[in-house]
Amino acid sequence: MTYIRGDKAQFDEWEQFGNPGWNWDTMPEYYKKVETIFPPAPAQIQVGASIEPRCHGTSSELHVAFNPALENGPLYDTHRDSWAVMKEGVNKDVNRGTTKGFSVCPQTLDPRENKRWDSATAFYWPIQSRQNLKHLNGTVSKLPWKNTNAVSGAQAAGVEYLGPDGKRRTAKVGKEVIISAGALRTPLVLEHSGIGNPHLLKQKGIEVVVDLPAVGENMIDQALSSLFYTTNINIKGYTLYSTFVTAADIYGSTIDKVAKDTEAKLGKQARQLAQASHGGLNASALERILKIQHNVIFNKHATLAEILSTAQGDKIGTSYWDLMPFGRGSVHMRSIDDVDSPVIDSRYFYIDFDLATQVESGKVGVEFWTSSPVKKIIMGQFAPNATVLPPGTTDEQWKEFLADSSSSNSPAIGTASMMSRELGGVVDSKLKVYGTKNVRVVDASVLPMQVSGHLTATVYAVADRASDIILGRPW
Ligand SMILES: Cc1cc2nc3c(=O)[nH]c(=O)nc-3n(C[C@H](O)[C@H](O)[C@H](O)COP(=O)(O)OP(=O)(O)OC[C@H]3O[C@@H](n4cnc5c(N)ncnc54)[C@H](O)[C@@H]3O)c2cc1C
Repeated sequence: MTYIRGDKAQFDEWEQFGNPGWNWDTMPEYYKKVETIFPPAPAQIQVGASIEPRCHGTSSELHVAFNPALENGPLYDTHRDSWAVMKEGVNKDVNRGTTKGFSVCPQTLDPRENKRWDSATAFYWPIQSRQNLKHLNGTVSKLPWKNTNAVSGAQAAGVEYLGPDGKRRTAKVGKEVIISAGALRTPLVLEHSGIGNPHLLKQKGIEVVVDLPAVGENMIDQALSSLFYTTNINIKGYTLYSTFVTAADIYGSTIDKVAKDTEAKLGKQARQLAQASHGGLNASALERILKIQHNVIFNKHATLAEILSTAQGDKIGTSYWDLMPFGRGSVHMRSIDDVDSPVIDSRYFYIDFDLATQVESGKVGVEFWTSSPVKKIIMGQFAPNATVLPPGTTDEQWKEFLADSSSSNSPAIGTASMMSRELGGVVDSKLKVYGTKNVRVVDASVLPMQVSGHLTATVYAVADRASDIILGRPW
């Protein structure tokens, strides 16, 4: 998987959401602590792979490297030179806290075996035979409660799950339960256990244990769009070139006006999003959050869009996405009998700025493919073809195309956000679910704001930090 962490400014704002000690000063230690970087080989350096060693770990479980089959023709130079024409320079290490610029993406893999390095390979298989580790297969349905004391916090007695044979079983808990079902499933476990928006829980016939309306709300996904061409060269090697651009890069001379207009609408948009959440989100709290996000985008210049080039055979192109949408979606349980099929409302492009950013990012991509020297290798538009997006496509045509063709980029976060309770948080800064005594969440659902990265890097770092918190180590 692509391994990219994000921008310093985004992590620094986590503190403002009510999470002391969660910022860019403290995160790199955890990124490094879980990582072994394999510096690029000389042949890979020739085709753009580069790192700053000080930003990386050298002796841990997660193996990070550049693909051994990196394309070794002139494609990297062609890309670099065209991005240079568009004033985007080379980023020597996309993982150093600023993603802006053009770079070859590192991945979670072991270059010695050219083997994908997933979470099981890195963290589970090496310790699976430990005597104090027991693995049970099944789908968790809910947490039964030992008590539901509102003052001391509800205490989970165990974890109820459906075994592979379809039988319902309960595993007893000794100390605490850690839910890591991901941003699209963790809210379901909480809701089935009676933690969530009372309005929704009562509707589904679930008894309310903790009144926590934001469970399943605050979902921030990214919508992905693509633009592919046929090329006159035959590309055999692996290509994964990323260009991260800021709002100023995207909006050019109109940036000040765009920033002002966007800020002026945040109050109204927060009210609309809150209304759509059936009481899950509070409008004034959300407005505060959106203003923090606005500041990160327009004043702290975190990158706002990623434009990722890939190629194979005679096809070449870019996928692109708005990294930090203002829209907030939701994921909730479907029914009391169904523990595994969430109702998802992504609310892509619910906010006009999000759609405008996607349009402008698409145009940056078109400008790139039609600039020198890269345009020399382009034969024609492949998907969408030139009938759908003709030269001189209007903004309205762009919007129609994107609304019809975009899909999830799959980095959903925020559905059990680590924020103060008044802002709409579900877990506190120690990842403990509000109103409970012994339930934590450790997965992408706790991330309160999108990062200009690919999420697994950050999920691993947050998980390692969670282990320090759980074990009571200083952090
Ligand atoms: C197609 C695709 C491509 C991606 N590419 C990249 C990439 O290149 N780089 C990158 O960094 N990120 C990538 N991502 C995003 C990344 O995979 C996620 O952000 C990340 O996996 C989130 O981690 P998580 O631990 O929160 O959730 P998950 O990885 O989803 O883990 C949750 C786990 O909980 C299990 N589970 C769910 N519900 C239950 C239940 N009720 N009972 C028991 N178990 C349950 C699931 O089976 C799963 O194993 C990609 C995602 C997708 C879908």
